[in-house]
Amino acid sequence: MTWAPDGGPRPLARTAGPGADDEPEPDAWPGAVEDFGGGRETAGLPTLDFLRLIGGGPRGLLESQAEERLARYGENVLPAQRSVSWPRRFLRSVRDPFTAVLFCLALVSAAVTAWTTACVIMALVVVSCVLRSSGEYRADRSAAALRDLVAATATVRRRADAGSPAVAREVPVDQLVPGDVVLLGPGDLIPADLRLLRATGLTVHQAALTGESAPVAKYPVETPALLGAAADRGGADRDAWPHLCLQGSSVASGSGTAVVVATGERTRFAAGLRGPSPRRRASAFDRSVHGISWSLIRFMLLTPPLVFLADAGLRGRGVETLPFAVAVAVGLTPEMLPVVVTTTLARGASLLARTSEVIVKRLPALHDLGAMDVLCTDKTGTLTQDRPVVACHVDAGGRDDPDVLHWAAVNSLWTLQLAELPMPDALDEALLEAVEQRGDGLLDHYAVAALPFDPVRRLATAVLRTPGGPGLHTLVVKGSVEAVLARCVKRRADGRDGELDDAARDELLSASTELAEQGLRVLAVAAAERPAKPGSSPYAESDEYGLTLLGMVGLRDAAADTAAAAVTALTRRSVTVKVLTGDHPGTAARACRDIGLDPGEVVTGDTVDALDDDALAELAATTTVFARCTPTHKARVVRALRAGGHVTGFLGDGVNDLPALDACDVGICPRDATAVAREAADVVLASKDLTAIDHAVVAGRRSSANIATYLRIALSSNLGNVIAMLTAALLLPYLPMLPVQVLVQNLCFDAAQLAFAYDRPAAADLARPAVLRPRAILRFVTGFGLINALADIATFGVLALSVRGFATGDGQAAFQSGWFTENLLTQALVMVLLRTGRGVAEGRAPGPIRLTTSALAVIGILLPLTPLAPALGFTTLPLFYYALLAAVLMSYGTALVMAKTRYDAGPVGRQGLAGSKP
Ligand SMILES: Nc1ncnc2c1ncn2[C@@H]1O[C@H](COP(=O)(O)OP(=O)(O)OP(=O)(O)O)[C@@H](O)[C@H]1O
Ligand SMILES: [Mg+2]
Repeated sequence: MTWAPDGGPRPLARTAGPGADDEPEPDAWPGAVEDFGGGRETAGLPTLDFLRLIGGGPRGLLESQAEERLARYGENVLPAQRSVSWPRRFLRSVRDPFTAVLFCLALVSAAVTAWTTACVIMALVVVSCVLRSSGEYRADRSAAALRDLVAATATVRRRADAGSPAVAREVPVDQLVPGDVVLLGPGDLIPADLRLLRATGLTVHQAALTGESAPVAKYPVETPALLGAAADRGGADRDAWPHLCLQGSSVASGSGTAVVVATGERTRFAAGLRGPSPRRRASAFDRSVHGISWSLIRFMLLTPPLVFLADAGLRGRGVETLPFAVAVAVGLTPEMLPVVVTTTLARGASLLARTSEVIVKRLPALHDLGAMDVLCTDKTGTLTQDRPVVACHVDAGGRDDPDVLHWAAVNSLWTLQLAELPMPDALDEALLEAVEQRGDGLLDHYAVAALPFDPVRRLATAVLRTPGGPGLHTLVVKGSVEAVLARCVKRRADGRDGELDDAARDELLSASTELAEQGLRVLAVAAAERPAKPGSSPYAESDEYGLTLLGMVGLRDAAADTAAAAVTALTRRSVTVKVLTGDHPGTAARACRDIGLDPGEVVTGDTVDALDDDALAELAATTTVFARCTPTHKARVVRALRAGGHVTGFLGDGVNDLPALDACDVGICPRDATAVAREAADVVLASKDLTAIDHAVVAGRRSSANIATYLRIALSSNLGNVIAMLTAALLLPYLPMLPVQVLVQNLCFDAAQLAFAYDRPAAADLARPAVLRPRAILRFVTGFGLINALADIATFGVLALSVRGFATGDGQAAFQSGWFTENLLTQALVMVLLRTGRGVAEGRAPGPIRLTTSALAVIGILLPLTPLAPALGFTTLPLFYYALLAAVLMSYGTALVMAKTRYDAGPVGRQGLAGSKP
């Protein structure tokens, strides 16, 4: 493959004939997109025929053609990304387990013709589904708006009109059309289904399509036999074909130029999406919130049969108690949990976006941020600015030598040029800039091939025609010192080549360590001259051998301005920061020290390889810096930390961070991260300021604390009520509450508790990782549920004193009214007193909570007095009852405050409202 800087002969310019003029009219072309998925298979066509069919050329579409095609084929959007219609959204919320249980209970009620109960339960179902789906709609809409801020773009080559030259420009991915020519570089998402025209060292991750985690090599195919085989196989295993890159995959290394074959829902990926969606790994959110939900549901399903059996066995009642048993189960259900969770997280996320420019792409990730206790981060581009500047260049003897810089820059120039990277690498740019400043000419060399940088090999190679040496090629290799030295047999010092024995190797390694410890990123440069390979056999990794080490270049990359502040803030919040980098251990350690993080003993990728998962989990817990990590090492360390019980976040910006971003609980990336990193991350930091992570952590903890408050208060009062209900049902000759009353009361509680989405948790709850621990919540619920039940039983005493006919059916309505009033008042009291994590008196409740608690109290007192009362089976009560009730409430309030103070001082309470990690 030859290339000239002026854009001279390129293989495709030669082979791909159809130019601007003979491109068919859009209407005339047979629409390869339709054909691609079904009937005619275009993948088996030779490139030329294919381009003709699709009506494109290597120089790209005209802007006007692109516009027409966009109108004809629609935006390049996956069906899953389209907004969901209202009815579907509603149906989806019906699928929620709590709603499903309520639904079943309604059916049971209907089966025994308890129509009122069934209707009220259905009303509950509808209310919670409407609230939930509207909450989710709002959350989705704002999340989509936020996502647009960081939307992916693709580099396409297009022309203004037939006579203009092709210009590469960024367009939003949804504007791509079939026939567009796109340029690909490391970290790019494959934006549609593509067919390669050119490729240099291109490998892609296609785990999303095939589950295969190792990157796969991709290259254009012209051999008729291979193409014929592709055509014969029809549409099967298209992802295995080397000349097709399919949407859903991403570039791991190398670069390429490709034509769009199919967009939007016609892509192979979209076809796959129509099946069941791939399951995401269980995150911290799934483990805690879902865990709690499911244990509650089991409990709820047990309740009706138990109540029914107890009633039948002890009181001899029959099937008429079934609606009551059902109502009790409904009373126990925190059916607003999904609504509270959605509202809390959505509010937290939108606030975070407004105040700190942090974009939460997946709502549960906000909870996971709050729960995170370890944050792993890469170094370059995250903790450092990724604006390297050349600081020194030495030969293999340690002497200053500008030649080393020169060869490093020649390598950079040609790997960048030949690979046509849409985004040049910062290290390469720094080398080119340094050479430019010296006024050194680089274009007297002529390259024939390049193997671009690959984070696993840690090498980049350019192959040049040796000047004045016909038939000779010069390989120029640069990369990490270890990787380059391993391929060298000689070294050049003072302009003379010498042997590279073990002693010299050790010397060079320690020289590189010395540079690294000064905080420099170190590149080794080597070269070899050898007979040119014939054009038919391309250069490959196996040609990187027998090199002569020319020397090393040191580059300084300053720490990011806010990195130190961010590390300090996270440490104060009990989040441990660990660094996982592909760089030299010395450079990594120094970078850590520069931002105030003690690196301790640095562990390298080789050590990671030697350990099994358990040993790695142990080591990872105590290690701060892992250096010389490949992408796989990073992911293994993250998985080991998670296996060790840590909720682990990962902050990274590059292709080499992708597996780790996929493996962690919550993936974070800076805004200028590569497209894949942005796609894989759950959270995007839109501002340069790394301390925004701290704000995000606080927002996450605030949401978790509010969810915990809701759970604790809702569950403890529900439990208290159920205990009291069962006690009364067994003692009294009538039902202590009519099913409809239980449900009305439940509706009032639900509405009031929604206000917890707007709560302000105590400062202490924000100081530690907030993991919702089912056991801590259960202990709280049992303790405070019992106190609540005691208050109810005391109320029964009060009612016995003040209601005539208490022990017979005559007192039924008065008993039920009295208890209803007490229940709503105690609920209001609990909401005020048990709200904050620390100290009952701490902080005034925010507006919504004050409003709903007052409303509860007013309804509790007034409802039995309104015209609605007879319909609900209520009646008026003697004043004497209210006087006694006041005394009960006073004692209950005092008991709550005392119990709360004791609880807060106890071992469980000290761990905070949400309960920090054990
Ligand atoms: N463009 C390049 N050409 C040749 N070698 C490179 C190039 N970029 C990086 N290297 C070498 O490869 C090593 C690993 O780089 P890699 O990009 O995997 O990690 P990193 O960017 O240093 O660290 P991090 O993982 O923290 O982002 C570097 O230390 C350097 O020696
Ligand atoms: Mg990086």
